[in-house]
Amino acid sequence: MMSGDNLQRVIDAMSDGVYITDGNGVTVTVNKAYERISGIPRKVLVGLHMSEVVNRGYISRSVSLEVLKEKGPVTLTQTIGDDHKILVSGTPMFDRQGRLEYIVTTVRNVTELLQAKRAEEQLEQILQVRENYSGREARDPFVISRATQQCYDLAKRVAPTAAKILIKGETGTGKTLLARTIHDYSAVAQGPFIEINCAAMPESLLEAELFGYEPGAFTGASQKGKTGLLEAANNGTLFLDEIGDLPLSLQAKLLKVVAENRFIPVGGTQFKRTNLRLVSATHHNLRELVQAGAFREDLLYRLSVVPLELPPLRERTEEIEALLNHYLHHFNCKYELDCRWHRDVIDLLCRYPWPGNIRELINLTERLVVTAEQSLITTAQLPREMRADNGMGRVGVSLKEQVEALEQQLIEQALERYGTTRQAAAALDIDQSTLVKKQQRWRAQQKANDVTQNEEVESDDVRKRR
Ligand SMILES: Nc1ncnc2c1ncn2[C@@H]1O[C@H](COP(=O)(O)OP(=O)(O)OP(=O)(O)O)[C@@H](O)[C@H]1O
Repeated sequence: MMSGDNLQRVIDAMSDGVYITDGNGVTVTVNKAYERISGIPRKVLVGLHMSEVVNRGYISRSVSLEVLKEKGPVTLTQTIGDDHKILVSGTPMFDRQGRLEYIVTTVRNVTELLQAKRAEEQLEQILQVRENYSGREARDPFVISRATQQCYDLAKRVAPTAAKILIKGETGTGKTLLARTIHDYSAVAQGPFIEINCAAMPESLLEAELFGYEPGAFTGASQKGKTGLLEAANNGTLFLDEIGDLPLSLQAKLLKVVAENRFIPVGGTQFKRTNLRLVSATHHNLRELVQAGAFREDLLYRLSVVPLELPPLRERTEEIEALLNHYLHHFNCKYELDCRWHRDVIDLLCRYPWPGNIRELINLTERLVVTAEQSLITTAQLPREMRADNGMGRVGVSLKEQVEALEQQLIEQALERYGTTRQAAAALDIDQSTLVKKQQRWRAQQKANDVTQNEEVESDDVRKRR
Protein backbone atom coordinates (compact mmCIF):
# COMPACT_ATOMS: atom_id res chain seq x y z
CA MET A 1 0.00 0.00 0.00
CA MET A 2 1.14 3.54 -0.72
CA SER A 3 1.87 5.79 2.23
CA GLY A 4 -0.09 9.03 2.67
CA ASP A 5 2.99 11.07 1.65
CA ASN A 6 3.56 9.10 -1.53
CA LEU A 7 -0.11 9.28 -2.44
CA GLN A 8 0.04 13.06 -2.04
CA ARG A 9 3.10 13.23 -4.33
CA VAL A 10 1.32 11.12 -6.93
CA ILE A 11 -1.80 13.29 -7.02
CA ASP A 12 0.35 16.44 -6.98
CA ALA A 13 1.94 15.23 -10.20
CA MET A 14 -1.45 15.21 -11.96
CA SER A 15 -2.44 18.12 -14.20
CA ASP A 16 -6.17 17.84 -13.36
CA GLY A 17 -7.30 19.06 -9.96
CA VAL A 18 -8.06 16.31 -7.41
CA TYR A 19 -10.28 16.75 -4.30
CA ILE A 20 -10.66 13.86 -1.84
CA THR A 21 -13.19 13.72 0.99
CA ASP A 22 -13.92 10.91 3.41
CA GLY A 23 -17.21 8.98 3.41
CA ASN A 24 -18.89 11.78 5.39
CA GLY A 25 -17.86 14.61 3.08
CA VAL A 26 -14.98 15.96 5.18
CA THR A 27 -11.99 17.16 3.11
CA VAL A 28 -9.02 14.78 3.34
CA THR A 29 -6.71 16.44 0.81
CA VAL A 30 -6.47 18.32 -2.48
CA ASN A 31 -3.60 18.34 -4.97
CA LYS A 32 -1.47 21.22 -6.29
CA ALA A 33 -3.49 21.52 -9.52
CA TYR A 34 -6.63 22.05 -7.43
CA GLU A 35 -4.90 24.78 -5.42
CA ARG A 36 -3.88 26.42 -8.72
CA ILE A 37 -7.33 26.16 -10.33
CA SER A 38 -9.30 27.26 -7.24
CA GLY A 39 -6.76 29.61 -5.72
CA ILE A 40 -7.53 28.06 -2.27
CA PRO A 41 -4.58 26.64 -0.27
CA ARG A 42 -4.80 23.01 0.84
CA LYS A 43 -4.37 23.82 4.51
CA VAL A 44 -7.56 25.96 4.48
CA LEU A 45 -9.62 23.10 3.07
CA VAL A 46 -8.27 20.03 4.87
CA GLY A 47 -10.70 19.03 7.68
CA LEU A 48 -13.54 21.22 6.37
CA HIS A 49 -16.91 19.57 5.65
CA MET A 50 -18.09 20.21 2.09
CA SER A 51 -21.19 22.06 3.31
CA GLU A 52 -18.84 24.45 5.14
CA VAL A 53 -16.74 24.90 1.94
CA VAL A 54 -19.95 25.94 0.13
CA ASN A 55 -21.16 28.14 3.05
CA ARG A 56 -17.86 30.03 3.11
CA GLY A 57 -18.39 30.77 -0.57
CA TYR A 58 -15.26 28.96 -1.77
CA ILE A 59 -17.33 26.97 -4.30
CA SER A 60 -20.90 27.33 -5.61
CA ARG A 61 -21.95 23.66 -5.28
CA SER A 62 -20.35 20.50 -3.92
CA VAL A 63 -20.19 17.44 -6.11
CA SER A 64 -19.10 15.37 -3.08
CA LEU A 65 -22.41 16.19 -1.31
CA GLU A 66 -24.26 15.10 -4.49
CA VAL A 67 -22.24 11.85 -4.55
CA LEU A 68 -23.13 11.31 -0.87
CA LYS A 69 -26.79 11.72 -1.76
CA GLU A 70 -26.73 9.68 -4.98
CA LYS A 71 -24.24 7.04 -3.74
CA GLY A 72 -22.95 7.07 -7.33
CA PRO A 73 -20.75 9.12 -9.68
CA VAL A 74 -21.86 12.68 -10.44
CA THR A 75 -20.53 15.31 -12.86
CA LEU A 76 -21.46 18.97 -12.66
CA THR A 77 -20.08 22.43 -13.31
CA GLN A 78 -19.13 24.79 -10.50
CA THR A 79 -18.12 28.39 -10.29
CA ILE A 80 -15.00 29.11 -8.34
CA GLY A 81 -13.80 32.53 -7.21
CA ASP A 82 -15.02 35.33 -9.47
CA ASP A 83 -15.95 33.69 -12.73
CA HIS A 84 -13.86 30.54 -13.14
CA LYS A 85 -15.97 27.70 -14.50
CA ILE A 86 -14.82 24.23 -13.58
CA LEU A 87 -16.04 20.79 -14.56
CA VAL A 88 -16.07 18.40 -11.59
CA SER A 89 -16.60 14.64 -11.60
CA GLY A 90 -17.06 12.93 -8.22
CA THR A 91 -16.61 9.17 -7.86
CA PRO A 92 -17.54 7.22 -4.69
CA MET A 93 -15.07 4.61 -3.40
CA PHE A 94 -16.53 1.84 -1.25
CA ASP A 95 -14.76 -0.47 1.21
CA ARG A 96 -15.08 -4.27 1.22
CA GLN A 97 -18.22 -4.02 3.35
CA GLY A 98 -19.80 -1.63 0.83
CA ARG A 99 -19.49 1.41 3.08
CA LEU A 100 -18.67 4.72 1.42
CA GLU A 101 -15.00 5.32 2.28
CA TYR A 102 -13.84 8.22 0.05
CA ILE A 103 -15.18 10.51 -2.60
CA VAL A 104 -12.54 11.34 -5.23
CA THR A 105 -13.34 14.34 -7.39
CA THR A 106 -11.39 15.41 -10.44
CA VAL A 107 -11.56 19.02 -11.52
CA ARG A 108 -10.96 20.59 -14.95
CA ASN A 109 -10.77 24.28 -15.58
CA VAL A 110 -13.42 24.85 -18.26
CA THR A 111 -12.35 28.47 -18.68
CA GLU A 112 -8.83 27.25 -19.55
CA LEU A 113 -10.28 24.62 -21.88
CA LEU A 114 -12.49 27.19 -23.58
CA GLN A 115 -9.55 29.56 -23.89
CA ALA A 116 -7.46 26.78 -25.40
CA LYS A 117 -10.26 25.92 -27.81
CA ARG A 118 -10.68 29.58 -28.76
CA ALA A 119 -6.92 29.85 -29.26
CA GLU A 120 -7.02 26.76 -31.44
CA GLU A 121 -9.88 28.21 -33.50
CA GLN A 122 -8.01 31.49 -33.83
CA LEU A 123 -4.88 29.68 -34.93
CA GLU A 124 -6.90 27.79 -37.54
CA GLN A 125 -8.36 31.06 -38.81
CA ILE A 126 -4.91 32.65 -39.00
CA LEU A 127 -3.57 29.67 -40.91
CA GLN A 128 -6.56 29.82 -43.24
CA VAL A 129 -6.04 33.53 -43.88
CA ARG A 130 -2.34 32.96 -44.43
CA GLU A 131 -3.12 30.17 -46.86
CA ASN A 132 -5.49 32.43 -48.80
CA TYR A 133 -3.03 35.29 -48.62
CA SER A 134 -0.08 33.25 -49.79
CA GLY A 135 -2.31 31.82 -52.49
CA ARG A 136 -2.35 35.20 -54.22
CA GLU A 137 -0.46 38.15 -52.85
CA ALA A 138 2.71 36.43 -51.64
CA ARG A 139 3.54 35.16 -55.10
CA ASP A 140 3.71 38.62 -56.56
CA PRO A 141 7.34 39.69 -56.79
CA PHE A 142 8.59 41.67 -53.83
CA VAL A 143 10.77 43.98 -55.82
CA ILE A 144 9.83 45.32 -59.17
CA SER A 145 11.15 47.89 -61.66
CA ARG A 146 9.31 49.46 -64.57
CA ALA A 147 10.54 46.80 -67.03
CA THR A 148 9.41 43.89 -64.84
CA GLN A 149 6.20 45.69 -63.90
CA GLN A 150 5.15 45.82 -67.56
CA CYS A 151 5.82 42.10 -67.89
CA TYR A 152 3.76 41.32 -64.76
CA ASP A 153 0.93 43.64 -65.85
CA LEU A 154 0.64 41.87 -69.18
CA ALA A 155 0.85 38.47 -67.47
CA LYS A 156 -2.03 39.34 -65.11
CA ARG A 157 -4.09 40.68 -68.01
CA VAL A 158 -3.83 37.46 -70.02
CA ALA A 159 -3.82 35.08 -67.04
CA PRO A 160 -7.64 34.70 -66.91
CA THR A 161 -7.80 33.80 -70.63
CA ALA A 162 -6.86 30.40 -72.08
CA ALA A 163 -3.98 31.86 -74.15
CA LYS A 164 -0.75 29.87 -73.88
CA ILE A 165 2.10 31.86 -72.42
CA LEU A 166 5.80 31.38 -73.12
CA ILE A 167 8.18 33.07 -70.67
CA LYS A 168 11.65 33.87 -71.90
CA GLY A 169 14.49 34.72 -69.56
CA GLU A 170 17.90 33.68 -68.31
CA THR A 171 18.25 31.35 -65.36
CA GLY A 172 17.25 32.92 -62.04
CA THR A 173 15.38 35.89 -63.53
CA GLY A 174 12.09 34.91 -61.88
CA LYS A 175 10.37 32.78 -64.54
CA THR A 176 8.90 30.34 -62.02
CA LEU A 177 7.63 33.18 -59.84
CA LEU A 178 5.97 34.74 -62.90
CA ALA A 179 4.40 31.39 -63.87
CA ARG A 180 2.98 31.02 -60.34
CA THR A 181 1.56 34.52 -60.53
CA ILE A 182 -0.13 33.65 -63.84
CA HIS A 183 -1.63 30.59 -62.14
CA ASP A 184 -2.83 32.68 -59.18
CA TYR A 185 -4.62 35.12 -61.46
CA SER A 186 -6.03 32.42 -63.78
CA ALA A 187 -9.44 30.76 -63.90
CA VAL A 188 -7.85 27.56 -62.49
CA ALA A 189 -6.22 29.28 -59.49
CA GLN A 190 -8.04 26.91 -57.13
CA GLY A 191 -6.50 23.90 -58.89
CA PRO A 192 -2.94 22.55 -58.62
CA PHE A 193 0.19 24.30 -59.92
CA ILE A 194 2.56 21.63 -61.17
CA GLU A 195 6.06 22.38 -62.37
CA ILE A 196 8.43 20.15 -64.31
CA ASN A 197 11.87 20.92 -65.63
CA CYS A 198 12.16 19.34 -69.08
CA ALA A 199 15.97 19.56 -68.99
CA ALA A 200 16.30 17.68 -65.72
CA MET A 201 15.61 14.08 -66.77
CA PRO A 202 16.23 11.60 -69.59
CA GLU A 203 13.63 11.29 -72.35
CA SER A 204 11.96 8.02 -71.25
CA LEU A 205 11.58 9.19 -67.66
CA LEU A 206 10.25 12.55 -68.76
CA GLU A 207 7.67 10.84 -70.96
CA ALA A 208 6.51 8.64 -68.06
CA GLU A 209 6.36 11.68 -65.76
CA LEU A 210 4.34 13.74 -68.20
CA PHE A 211 2.00 11.15 -69.71
CA GLY A 212 1.94 8.54 -66.96
CA TYR A 213 1.81 4.84 -67.79
CA GLU A 214 -0.50 1.85 -67.63
CA PRO A 215 0.30 -1.08 -65.28
CA GLY A 216 3.22 -3.13 -66.66
CA ALA A 217 3.78 -0.69 -69.58
CA PHE A 218 7.51 -1.43 -69.54
CA THR A 219 10.05 -3.48 -67.60
CA GLY A 220 10.37 -2.05 -64.14
CA ALA A 221 7.06 -0.14 -64.37
CA SER A 222 4.93 -0.18 -61.25
CA GLN A 223 2.09 -2.75 -61.20
CA LYS A 224 -0.33 0.03 -60.28
CA GLY A 225 0.67 2.25 -63.21
CA LYS A 226 1.37 5.94 -62.72
CA THR A 227 -0.66 9.09 -63.08
CA GLY A 228 1.12 11.54 -65.39
CA LEU A 229 1.50 15.24 -64.66
CA LEU A 230 -0.83 16.06 -67.56
CA GLU A 231 -3.56 14.28 -65.62
CA ALA A 232 -2.44 15.50 -62.18
CA ALA A 233 -2.54 19.11 -63.38
CA ASN A 234 -6.14 18.73 -64.60
CA ASN A 235 -8.11 21.92 -63.81
CA GLY A 236 -4.86 23.56 -62.77
CA THR A 237 -1.63 24.80 -64.34
CA LEU A 238 1.23 22.78 -65.80
CA PHE A 239 4.45 24.79 -65.92
CA LEU A 240 6.92 23.31 -68.39
CA ASP A 241 10.26 24.87 -67.50
CA GLU A 242 13.12 24.64 -70.01
CA ILE A 243 10.72 23.65 -72.79
CA GLY A 244 13.55 24.16 -75.31
CA ASP A 245 15.13 20.97 -73.95
CA LEU A 246 12.05 18.81 -74.63
CA PRO A 247 13.13 15.99 -76.98
CA LEU A 248 11.58 16.10 -80.49
CA SER A 249 9.55 12.90 -80.03
CA LEU A 250 7.88 14.36 -76.92
CA GLN A 251 7.33 17.66 -78.72
CA ALA A 252 5.12 15.78 -81.22
CA LYS A 253 3.14 14.21 -78.37
CA LEU A 254 2.81 17.52 -76.55
CA LEU A 255 1.56 19.17 -79.71
CA LYS A 256 -1.34 16.69 -79.73
CA VAL A 257 -2.16 17.50 -76.10
CA VAL A 258 -2.13 21.24 -76.85
CA ALA A 259 -4.31 20.82 -79.94
CA GLU A 260 -6.79 18.24 -78.65
CA ASN A 261 -6.66 18.38 -74.86
CA ARG A 262 -6.20 14.63 -74.71
CA PHE A 263 -3.36 12.12 -74.56
CA ILE A 264 -2.60 8.42 -74.28
CA PRO A 265 -0.48 7.20 -71.32
CA VAL A 266 2.60 5.11 -72.08
CA GLY A 267 1.48 1.55 -72.86
CA GLY A 268 -2.18 2.60 -72.97
CA THR A 269 -4.79 2.40 -75.72
CA GLN A 270 -7.40 4.84 -74.43
CA PHE A 271 -7.30 8.62 -74.61
CA LYS A 272 -7.45 10.59 -71.36
CA ARG A 273 -8.92 14.09 -71.39
CA THR A 274 -7.22 16.94 -69.64
CA ASN A 275 -8.13 20.57 -69.09
CA LEU A 276 -5.15 22.56 -67.96
CA ARG A 277 -3.48 25.91 -68.24
CA LEU A 278 -0.14 25.49 -69.98
CA VAL A 279 2.68 27.91 -69.23
CA SER A 280 6.15 27.24 -70.60
CA ALA A 281 9.52 28.86 -70.11
CA THR A 282 12.94 28.76 -71.66
CA HIS A 283 16.30 30.46 -71.58
CA HIS A 284 16.97 29.38 -75.19
CA ASN A 285 16.17 31.37 -78.28
CA LEU A 286 13.48 29.00 -79.61
CA ARG A 287 13.57 30.54 -83.09
CA GLU A 288 17.22 29.58 -83.38
CA LEU A 289 16.35 26.08 -82.17
CA VAL A 290 13.63 25.88 -84.84
CA GLN A 291 16.16 26.90 -87.50
CA ALA A 292 18.59 24.28 -86.21
CA GLY A 293 15.83 21.65 -86.47
CA ALA A 294 15.79 21.05 -82.68
CA PHE A 295 12.36 22.54 -81.99
CA ARG A 296 9.07 22.17 -83.85
CA GLU A 297 7.88 25.41 -85.36
CA ASP A 298 4.19 24.45 -85.03
CA LEU A 299 4.67 23.77 -81.30
CA LEU A 300 6.47 27.10 -80.86
CA TYR A 301 3.50 28.97 -82.33
CA ARG A 302 1.03 27.00 -80.21
CA LEU A 303 2.95 27.62 -76.98
CA SER A 304 3.81 31.26 -77.46
CA VAL A 305 0.48 32.88 -78.17
CA VAL A 306 1.58 35.47 -75.61
CA PRO A 307 5.36 35.70 -75.23
CA LEU A 308 6.67 37.37 -72.06
CA GLU A 309 10.27 38.33 -71.48
CA LEU A 310 11.97 38.77 -68.12
CA PRO A 311 15.10 40.85 -68.64
CA PRO A 312 18.34 39.76 -66.95
CA LEU A 313 19.19 41.52 -63.70
CA ARG A 314 22.05 43.47 -65.33
CA GLU A 315 19.35 45.22 -67.38
CA ARG A 316 17.21 45.84 -64.28
CA THR A 317 19.92 47.63 -62.30
CA GLU A 318 17.34 49.84 -60.57
CA GLU A 319 16.06 46.67 -58.82
CA ILE A 320 19.41 45.58 -57.41
CA GLU A 321 19.57 47.82 -54.35
CA ALA A 322 15.97 47.04 -53.40
CA LEU A 323 16.59 43.31 -53.87
CA LEU A 324 19.77 43.48 -51.75
CA ASN A 325 17.88 45.23 -48.96
CA HIS A 326 14.88 42.92 -49.23
CA TYR A 327 16.95 39.76 -48.96
CA LEU A 328 19.29 41.21 -46.31
CA HIS A 329 16.21 41.84 -44.16
CA HIS A 330 14.93 38.35 -44.98
CA PHE A 331 18.16 36.61 -43.87
CA ASN A 332 18.61 38.91 -40.87
CA CYS A 333 15.19 37.74 -39.67
CA LYS A 334 15.92 34.10 -40.54
CA TYR A 335 19.25 33.99 -38.69
CA GLU A 336 18.34 36.58 -36.01
CA LEU A 337 21.20 38.87 -37.05
CA ASP A 338 21.50 42.57 -37.68
CA CYS A 339 23.76 42.89 -40.74
CA ARG A 340 23.98 46.08 -42.78
CA TRP A 341 25.41 46.85 -46.20
CA HIS A 342 28.16 49.39 -46.47
CA ARG A 343 27.25 51.89 -49.20
CA ASP A 344 30.32 50.84 -51.25
CA VAL A 345 29.05 47.25 -51.31
CA ILE A 346 25.73 48.34 -52.75
CA ASP A 347 27.45 50.56 -55.32
CA LEU A 348 29.76 47.74 -56.36
CA LEU A 349 26.97 45.15 -56.56
CA CYS A 350 24.80 47.49 -58.62
CA ARG A 351 27.56 47.41 -61.26
CA TYR A 352 28.13 43.64 -61.09
CA PRO A 353 26.65 41.77 -64.13
CA TRP A 354 24.95 38.96 -62.07
CA PRO A 355 25.22 36.01 -64.50
CA GLY A 356 23.05 33.96 -62.12
CA ASN A 357 20.54 36.82 -61.78
CA ILE A 358 18.27 37.08 -58.72
CA ARG A 359 19.09 33.57 -57.51
CA GLU A 360 22.80 34.48 -57.42
CA LEU A 361 21.97 37.68 -55.54
CA ILE A 362 19.93 35.74 -52.97
CA ASN A 363 22.69 33.14 -52.47
CA LEU A 364 25.37 35.79 -52.11
CA THR A 365 23.32 37.74 -49.56
CA GLU A 366 22.72 34.62 -47.48
CA ARG A 367 26.42 33.68 -47.63
CA LEU A 368 27.54 37.16 -46.59
CA VAL A 369 25.03 37.31 -43.74
CA VAL A 370 25.91 33.93 -42.26
CA THR A 371 29.67 34.41 -42.61
CA ALA A 372 29.79 38.04 -41.41
CA GLU A 373 32.12 38.59 -38.46
CA GLN A 374 30.66 42.04 -37.77
CA SER A 375 27.29 43.52 -38.53
CA LEU A 376 28.67 45.82 -41.22
CA ILE A 377 29.22 44.03 -44.53
CA THR A 378 32.09 45.72 -46.38
CA THR A 379 33.58 45.25 -49.83
CA ALA A 380 36.40 43.18 -48.28
CA GLN A 381 33.91 40.35 -47.72
CA LEU A 382 32.83 40.21 -51.35
CA PRO A 383 34.16 37.44 -53.58
CA ARG A 384 37.22 38.45 -55.57
CA GLU A 385 35.47 38.60 -58.97
CA MET A 386 33.02 41.15 -57.58
CA ARG A 387 35.69 43.27 -55.93
CA ALA A 388 37.70 43.24 -59.16
CA ASP A 389 35.31 45.80 -60.67
CA ASN A 390 37.10 48.71 -58.93
CA GLY A 391 35.40 51.21 -61.19
CA MET A 392 36.80 50.01 -64.50
CA GLY A 393 35.24 51.65 -67.53
CA ARG A 394 33.26 54.12 -65.43
CA VAL A 395 33.01 57.76 -66.38
CA GLY A 396 34.71 59.99 -63.80
CA VAL A 397 37.35 57.41 -62.85
CA SER A 398 40.87 58.43 -63.89
CA LEU A 399 42.78 56.47 -66.52
CA LYS A 400 45.49 55.73 -63.93
CA GLU A 401 42.94 54.11 -61.57
CA GLN A 402 41.37 52.10 -64.39
CA VAL A 403 44.76 50.84 -65.62
CA GLU A 404 45.63 49.90 -62.04
CA ALA A 405 42.31 48.03 -61.63
CA LEU A 406 42.98 46.07 -64.81
CA GLU A 407 46.52 45.32 -63.65
CA GLN A 408 45.20 44.04 -60.32
CA GLN A 409 42.63 41.84 -62.04
CA LEU A 410 45.23 40.31 -64.39
CA ILE A 411 47.62 39.59 -61.52
CA GLU A 412 44.87 38.00 -59.43
CA GLN A 413 43.85 35.81 -62.37
CA ALA A 414 47.46 34.73 -62.93
CA LEU A 415 47.86 33.95 -59.22
CA GLU A 416 44.71 31.89 -59.27
CA ARG A 417 45.88 29.95 -62.32
CA TYR A 418 49.56 29.39 -61.37
CA GLY A 419 49.31 29.28 -57.60
CA THR A 420 52.67 30.95 -56.76
CA THR A 421 53.92 34.53 -57.16
CA ARG A 422 57.03 33.22 -58.96
CA GLN A 423 55.06 31.37 -61.65
CA ALA A 424 52.46 34.12 -61.98
CA ALA A 425 55.20 36.75 -62.42
CA ALA A 426 56.94 34.59 -65.02
CA ALA A 427 53.67 34.14 -66.95
CA LEU A 428 53.13 37.91 -66.95
CA ASP A 429 56.78 38.55 -67.78
CA ILE A 430 57.45 40.80 -64.77
CA ASP A 431 59.80 40.49 -61.79
CA GLN A 432 58.50 38.48 -58.86
CA SER A 433 59.49 41.35 -56.53
CA THR A 434 57.43 43.84 -58.62
CA LEU A 435 54.39 41.57 -58.35
CA VAL A 436 54.82 41.14 -54.59
CA LYS A 437 55.26 44.92 -54.06
CA LYS A 438 52.10 45.64 -56.04
CA GLN A 439 50.20 43.05 -54.00
CA GLN A 440 51.42 44.61 -50.75
CA ARG A 441 50.39 48.08 -51.90
CA TRP A 442 46.88 46.88 -52.89
CA ARG A 443 46.46 45.04 -49.60
CA ALA A 444 47.43 48.18 -47.67
CA GLN A 445 44.98 50.21 -49.77
CA GLN A 446 42.20 47.68 -49.15
CA LYS A 447 42.89 47.78 -45.38
CA ALA A 448 42.78 51.57 -45.38
CA ASN A 449 39.48 51.47 -47.30
CA ASP A 450 38.00 49.03 -44.77
CA VAL A 451 39.08 51.23 -41.86
CA THR A 452 37.47 54.27 -43.51
CA GLN A 453 34.29 52.28 -44.14
CA ASN A 454 34.19 51.15 -40.50
CA GLU A 455 34.86 54.66 -39.21
CA GLU A 456 32.12 56.07 -41.42
CA VAL A 457 29.63 53.58 -40.05
CA GLU A 458 30.75 54.02 -36.45
CA SER A 459 30.35 57.80 -36.68
CA ASP A 460 26.99 57.20 -38.36
CA ASP A 461 26.01 54.98 -35.37
CA VAL A 462 27.10 57.67 -32.93
CA ARG A 463 25.08 60.29 -34.81
CA LYS A 464 22.04 57.99 -34.73
CA ARG A 465 22.43 57.34 -30.98
CA ARG A 466 22.53 61.08 -30.34
N1 LIG B 1 11.00 40.47 -58.50
C1 LIG B 1 11.47 39.67 -57.56
N2 LIG B 1 11.61 40.12 -56.30
C2 LIG B 1 12.12 39.32 -55.36
N3 LIG B 1 12.50 38.06 -55.54
C3 LIG B 1 12.36 37.53 -56.77
C4 LIG B 1 11.84 38.31 -57.84
N4 LIG B 1 11.82 37.53 -58.94
C5 LIG B 1 12.32 36.33 -58.58
N5 LIG B 1 12.65 36.33 -57.28
C6 LIG B 1 13.25 35.22 -56.52
O1 LIG B 1 14.42 34.82 -57.23
C7 LIG B 1 14.61 33.41 -57.16
C8 LIG B 1 14.72 32.86 -58.57
O2 LIG B 1 13.45 33.00 -59.20
P1 LIG B 1 12.82 31.84 -60.10
O3 LIG B 1 13.04 30.49 -59.50
O4 LIG B 1 11.42 32.22 -60.39
O5 LIG B 1 13.75 31.99 -61.37
P2 LIG B 1 13.76 31.12 -62.73
O6 LIG B 1 13.93 32.07 -63.84
O7 LIG B 1 12.56 30.23 -62.77
O8 LIG B 1 15.06 30.28 -62.56
P3 LIG B 1 15.45 28.91 -63.37
O9 LIG B 1 15.33 29.20 -64.82
O10 LIG B 1 16.86 28.67 -62.95
O11 LIG B 1 14.50 27.87 -62.88
C9 LIG B 1 13.42 32.86 -56.39
O12 LIG B 1 13.81 32.69 -55.05
C10 LIG B 1 12.38 33.98 -56.51
O13 LIG B 1 11.50 33.99 -55.39
